[in-house]
Amino acid sequence: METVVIAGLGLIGGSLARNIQMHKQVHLIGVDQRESTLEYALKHEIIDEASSSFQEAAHKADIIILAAPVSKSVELLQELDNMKLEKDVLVTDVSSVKGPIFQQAASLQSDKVFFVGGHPMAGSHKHGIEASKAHLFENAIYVLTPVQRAKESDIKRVENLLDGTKSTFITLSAEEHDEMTGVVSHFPHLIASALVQQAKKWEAKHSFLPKLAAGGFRDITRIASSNPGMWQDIFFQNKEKMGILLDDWIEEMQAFRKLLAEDQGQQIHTYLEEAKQYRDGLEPRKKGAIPGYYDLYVDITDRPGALQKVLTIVADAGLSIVNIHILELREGLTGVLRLSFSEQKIQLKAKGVLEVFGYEVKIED
Ligand SMILES: NC(=O)C1=CN([C@@H]2O[C@H](COP(=O)(O)OP(=O)(O)OC[C@H]3O[C@@H](n4cnc5c(N)ncnc54)[C@H](O)[C@@H]3O)[C@@H](O)[C@H]2O)C=CC1
Ligand SMILES: O=C(O)C(=O)Cc1ccc(O)cc1
Repeated sequence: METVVIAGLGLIGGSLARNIQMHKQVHLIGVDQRESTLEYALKHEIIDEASSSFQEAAHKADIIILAAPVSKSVELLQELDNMKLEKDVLVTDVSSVKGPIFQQAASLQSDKVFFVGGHPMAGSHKHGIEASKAHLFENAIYVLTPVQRAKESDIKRVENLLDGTKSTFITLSAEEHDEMTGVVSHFPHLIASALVQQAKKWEAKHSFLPKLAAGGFRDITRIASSNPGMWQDIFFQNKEKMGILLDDWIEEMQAFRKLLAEDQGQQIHTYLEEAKQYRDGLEPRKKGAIPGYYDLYVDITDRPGALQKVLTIVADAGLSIVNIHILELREGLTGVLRLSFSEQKIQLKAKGVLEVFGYEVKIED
């Protein structure tokens, strides 16, 4: 039986551990610096064996998944390179930035260590093993960044180990990956936090301001509630791309400010119109590295059990929901429930069945 070591049993490492445990016959060793995390993982049978020593676990490993913060995973790969291993080990990681770990992997000295980088493009604003879920990566894009000397069979072994995640594997260079995730993940995170900082600043003048923060503000700033330690690490690890995007952004905002000052209404309209068209075109599976879903918007009332009722109707029809989001539900008013499905076929069936029960259902927001 193969031995798989997961180093860093947080949200992502824990979710992969749960998934592998569910789908594969392997001996799973979890490594973490936090004793309480290892105890939790053993207690919930997420792993078969716990170790607080990466070195000790690595000697037993056939495959290692590095799932610590990006900078720590780079250090662990370096540590591995300095170990005197008896058998070959295939290493993958989950880091949100690929450049630094790729560089480390490309300069590996050990002839026992083989590396295929990885990044599951799904997550949550939560962290830690308690938030981990076996199905976290379902329908997500899983980027692989193999180093030049990686064999096709190494890539296949990583894909095979992780095929229970039901994600879609794509291969990119580390450079392409960091540029694209910079644009659609890392930089937007900074903007979300900056918007919240701006609101916080203005609250000093208007104490009522937070109460006016409506659905739009909440939607666009959702990711500002993520793990600050992890994001600080990501920004530094992708420093060069973040710098380029920041310059780009500042220039664009200055251009916008000029349009506003010069009363260029038509140009501002065009700017907004182009953005709307591009955003509307980011339809499920049509575009973008981050997969979209087939969404339904269901009008529900703020009554106890309203949500439960909708979910029961969909479940009774044998249709599985991949994501649920309540967009806005204010006391006494109706609100919108967004249900996401993996296929259009399922989305349309759910729409039909909910309409039979008298719900107002829309495909687009
Ligand atoms: N949170 C998210 O939405 C996503 C995160 N990622 C990447 O996954 C990695 C882990 O992130 P999360 O699971 O969210 O963080 P987390 O904070 O939930 O988990 C990190 C775990 O690593 C452990 N750890 C830290 N240093 C260690 C070391 N030297 N040796 C062993 N364990 C160590 C921590 O104790 C913790 O249990 C990061 O590289 C992140 O960029 C990738 C996709 C999504
Ligand atoms: O919740 C969200 O929208 C995310 O952005 C999750 C996420 C965080 C970090 C990643 O590297 C990939 C995905």
